[in-house]
Amino acid sequence: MAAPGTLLLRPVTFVTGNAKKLEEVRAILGNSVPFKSLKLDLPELQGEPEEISKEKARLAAKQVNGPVIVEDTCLCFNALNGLPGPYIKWFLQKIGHEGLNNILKAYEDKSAYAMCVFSLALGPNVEPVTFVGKTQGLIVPPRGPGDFGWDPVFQPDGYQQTYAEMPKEEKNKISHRFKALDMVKSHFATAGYTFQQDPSD
Ligand SMILES: O=c1[nH]c(=O)c2ncn([C@@H]3O[C@H](COP(=O)(O)OP(=O)(O)OP(=O)(O)O)[C@@H](O)[C@H]3O)c2[nH]1
Ligand SMILES: [Mg+2]
Repeated sequence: MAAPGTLLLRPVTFVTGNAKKLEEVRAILGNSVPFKSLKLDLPELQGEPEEISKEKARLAAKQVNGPVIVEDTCLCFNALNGLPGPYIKWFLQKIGHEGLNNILKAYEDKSAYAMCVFSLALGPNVEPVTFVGKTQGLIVPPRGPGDFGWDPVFQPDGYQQTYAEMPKEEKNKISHRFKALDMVKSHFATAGYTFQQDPSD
């Protein structure tokens, strides 16, 4: 029998279509939160980042029929009141690093922030909770390896290197993803969840 207040769960499934995100989440969480992953590119609602992330979690929880965690990442230009924000994936795909820099040529303010919104849904009919991490920085001409999204054009405040130029361990200590996952870790540390083996494993 579970102790009062303890919630019995199957292991949480991190649902994402993005292998690079998964790599970082694994590196940051280590063994602190047991999870498995499912590669699925979920449809995304338009709107405010937290709502997009929560809706992804609701869809994911229905698909998995169990506890899930998802994340939605935004790159927000202050000169544009937070855009491209959650639409950065499509901006990057269509106009690339150069286009992102060109947009900001119209403005003096090149500051931006990277934001990760994780949503945890304990099951298909449970309202998701969100965990938001932000890292402030500047949009710069691309520097460093181009193997992950907009990392080459984002230079975090206090650093001379872009995310792409930094060693992975360094990015993972200061990133928007790290900050959001730190809250996820605290949540799991205090929530007192007990994990059951997934019968399908
Ligand atoms: O340089 C980067 N450093 C990062 O730390 C980072 N995190 C996400 N991204 C990119 O930003 C868009 C977010 O869109 P997004 O949150 O919808 O992700 P996605 O569709 O790739 O995966 P998912 O939605 O299945 O989880 C996508 O183009 C991602 O590749 C990053 N780029
Ligand atoms: Mg996506």
